[in-house]
Amino acid sequence: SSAEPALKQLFADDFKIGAAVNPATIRTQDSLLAYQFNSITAENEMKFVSLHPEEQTYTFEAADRLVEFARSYGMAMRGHTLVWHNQTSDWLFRDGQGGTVSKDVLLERVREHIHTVVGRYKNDIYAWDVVNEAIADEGEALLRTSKWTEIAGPDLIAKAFEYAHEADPQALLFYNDYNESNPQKRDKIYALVQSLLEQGVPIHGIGLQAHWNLYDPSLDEIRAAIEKYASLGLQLQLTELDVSMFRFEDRRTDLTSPDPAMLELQAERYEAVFRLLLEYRQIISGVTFWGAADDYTWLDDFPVRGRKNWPFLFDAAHQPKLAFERVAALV
Ligand SMILES: Oc1ccccc1CN[C@@H]1C=C[C@@H](O)[C@H](O)[C@H]1O
Repeated sequence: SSAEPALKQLFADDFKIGAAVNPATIRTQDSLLAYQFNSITAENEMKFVSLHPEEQTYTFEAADRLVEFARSYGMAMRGHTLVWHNQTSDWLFRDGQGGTVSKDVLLERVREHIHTVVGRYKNDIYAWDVVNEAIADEGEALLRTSKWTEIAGPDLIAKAFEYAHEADPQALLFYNDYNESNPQKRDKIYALVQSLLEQGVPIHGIGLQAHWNLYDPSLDEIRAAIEKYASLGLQLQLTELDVSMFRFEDRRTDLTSPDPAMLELQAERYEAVFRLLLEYRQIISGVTFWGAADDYTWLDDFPVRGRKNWPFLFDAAHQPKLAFERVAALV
């Protein structure tokens, strides 16, 4: 509604305020998106499998609709994502004889994908999540094992950034990951990005997905992660912010609406997080939520399918929650 201030105005001197959208939510959330946000990210429509289902087939219609939505409102747009172990087409890793493709062929295919996609949107998309979630969560290994790394090895990551830079020298290129404030994973992400910088790879930022909850990560862990990544001299963005009402391990399914204590805790959490983000406003260039309002969140199906969640600043009727009031009062 036009009563309360808009996030994009409150933080106009600090960082872009974004939301992940899809073809349904640009309809159902249209006026909230237009009023509150100045950046969008396609929730699924620019992932490899969505754009490039067969080697000779690109399907751009849905992505184009989201690009048009951003353009119509003068919003910036982030590209998500070029290289990821999830939601990637199976054909990419297959040779013609039912076996596994060679490293050289895989690199040529991914180069062609990146040039086609980044080239198509070079006037619409200012930043890309070039590589998403390549770091291993557990154990000593730096990189998670995936078809990508099995076939092409670790230098696939540097290649992906080089291909994206060839395709659009103006685009800001990000490495993006989750659990980014966990100390062990933080240090691995740092090591990967440091090595890319040492190789002269064109990388401009680190995306902290920021899939957080009422309880963790702690503010100290978030601050330590921002400090550590900032020491590399790159810009940072929160790329998929939501504050789940449940810890990751909590699989309860008994709630049909958030209880008042949860909403108060969430308001305190968002206030503390945004106070911290404002402290690092020189380094943080964008804060994107992975959705916009509680009527739709990917958390309604993750980690528990069909379990409602209420992770945003706006409720299911797109009205500001207590958390919004606390954040708005910071500036
Ligand atoms: O928080 C997680 C826990 C385990 C795996 C992945 C993630 C986050 N993974 C994100 C979530 C939703 C997808 O739409 C995004 O593309 C992906 O980057």
